[in-house]
Amino acid sequence: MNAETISRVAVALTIAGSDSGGGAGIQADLRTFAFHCVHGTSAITCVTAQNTLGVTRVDAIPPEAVVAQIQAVVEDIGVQAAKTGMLLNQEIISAVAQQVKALQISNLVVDPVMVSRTGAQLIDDDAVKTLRDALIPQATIVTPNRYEAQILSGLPINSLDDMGAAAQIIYETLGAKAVLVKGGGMQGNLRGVDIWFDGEKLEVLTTKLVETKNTHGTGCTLSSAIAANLAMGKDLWPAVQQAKEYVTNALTCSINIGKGQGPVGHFFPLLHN
Ligand SMILES: Nc1ncnc2c1ncn2[C@@H]1O[C@H](COP(=O)(O)OP(=O)(O)OP(=O)(O)O)[C@@H](O)[C@H]1O
Ligand SMILES: Cc1ncc(CO)c(N)n1
Repeated sequence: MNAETISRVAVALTIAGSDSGGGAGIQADLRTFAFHCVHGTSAITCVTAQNTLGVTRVDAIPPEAVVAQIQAVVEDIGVQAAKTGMLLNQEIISAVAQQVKALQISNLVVDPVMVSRTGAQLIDDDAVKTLRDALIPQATIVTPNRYEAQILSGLPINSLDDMGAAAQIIYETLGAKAVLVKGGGMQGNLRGVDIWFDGEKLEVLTTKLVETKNTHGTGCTLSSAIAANLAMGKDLWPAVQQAKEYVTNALTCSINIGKGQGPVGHFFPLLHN
């Protein structure tokens, strides 16, 4: 039997941290790419010892090693979209921002991972400044959660109006082409409601609230699904709407493992076909 090869496949790159528990980070990103039939490539920025209860240790990868991974992928394989996740420190963020510019990576989704939904700080303080000044301005879309949007906008966020105001401030001050403020960390009927702003349209993006404690990796899954859709050539707004559907489906088949917050599942096409 002749082997069949596939040469016309979309390629996406994730620049992010490893989650040993497999729910977030690189592991979630590559899984999301695969379920979109997009070939996933990676540049690992840090290694976390992590499970459903939290992070117990983080080791940084040297910035030069992060750069080498990005160059190896882009210069040979080429990517149609990329996403950034946990970048950990100022040196790594600065190196990544330089590579994005030098290699002219377009379709860049920046998930500005700084604070987890449980409120735990995931990157150093001085890294936030470099994220704002060097990386977010190059983003096609930036996807902060409630706490990250508070840091980036300087506004306390307690209502839908606050989310909208923060999205506008982030758009106007930081220069990303679009902003999606995610509502997984909001209370009551705002939980799971996101706000989009692209300089023209302020839209409420909502599907349905999924009652589950297993929400680990929602943010990584959403930003990777956006990147996968962009890699396949979709326009930004449909890419975001379809990614929101994807993450909602993933929440509906989340995985009850570990003693804490389990991960979202990606098996719904297999479970529901
Ligand atoms: N219980 C839920 N029901 C429906 N949608 C949800 C729920 N929790 C989170 N979401 C959605 O998941 C996406 C990710 O948002 P969230 O605020 O959880 O990001 P995050 O804090 O970056 O995630 P992570 O836990 O990976 O750090 C958003 O579209 C959000 O609305
Ligand atoms: C490695 C990694 N990236 C991102 C997040 C945010 O969910 C996490 N918990 N761990």
